[in-house]
Amino acid sequence: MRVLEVQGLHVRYGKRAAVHDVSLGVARGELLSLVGGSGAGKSTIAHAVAGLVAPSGGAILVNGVDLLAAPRRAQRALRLPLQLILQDPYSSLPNHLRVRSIVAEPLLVHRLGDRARRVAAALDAVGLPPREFAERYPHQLSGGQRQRVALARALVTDPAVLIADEPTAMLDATLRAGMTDLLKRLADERGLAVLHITHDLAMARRISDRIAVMHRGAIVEQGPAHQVLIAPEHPYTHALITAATRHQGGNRDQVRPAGDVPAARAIAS
Ligand SMILES: Nc1ncnc2c1ncn2[C@@H]1O[C@H](COP(=O)(O)OP(=O)(O)OP(=O)(O)O)[C@@H](O)[C@H]1O
Repeated sequence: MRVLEVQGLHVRYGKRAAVHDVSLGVARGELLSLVGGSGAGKSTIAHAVAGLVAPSGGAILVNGVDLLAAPRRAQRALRLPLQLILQDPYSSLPNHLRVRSIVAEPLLVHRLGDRARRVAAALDAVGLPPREFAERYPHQLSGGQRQRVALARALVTDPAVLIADEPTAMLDATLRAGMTDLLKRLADERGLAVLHITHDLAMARRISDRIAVMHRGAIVEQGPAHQVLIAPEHPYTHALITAATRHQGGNRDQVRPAGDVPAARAIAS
């Protein structure tokens, strides 16, 4: 069963439809990348799943339970298996709190105990040794370390689903691969279901099991990463691959899946 299942989701901002009839799902241990250009509606999906915007239609199932059909009061507890990290590690961490208090926040919200142990385990999981980092304030951290603190805060409740909305957008190029590889490792090693939002197809190629391509509020294509990148069916996916290829200096192998380079060459030639 998929831990997160979005069915026929519609979201409007006033009269404007931002997300139209979107269905997607993520299973345990799977990393799905939602890719698309600016304004496609990717963040709106993340925000709807996290309860930050109210959908106008559809269903969001977590472990088979429809969040939108549940009474408002029950929704917070039903969202416990879901955590979200956002793109900006500068605005997402409260500057006046130490790392250990920031990471512990969700435990307070959900009234969960065993805080010191859970905080230390979460910091370890993101590669920030607690002895070195627990007492620091955000201004004593680099951008990459801040994003790891945000990730530790998301992991501290031991969620089943992590939604990562452009988690590397504000990081410099040298730190991006480390962050996305960490997401992949969390999916592989902890069985986390990861919904990874990005406009970077080369990054999606690196870590995704499946890819969903979004354009103008709708998903135009989704499937195994391999299939979507080697044999794209929708013209918009073709256009994204071409644009990413140009960005990579014309090397299609940077965008195509690593395991099937000969097939990619055959198609490209
Ligand atoms: N709070 C809001 N009020 C009104 N319109 C909004 C709001 N948030 C997003 N939109 C609009 O909804 C559409 C989808 O935006 P969204 O941020 O979901 O796209 P995105 O694919 O995440 O883009 P980006 O990669 O630039 O973040 C856009 O046209 C955007 O302008």
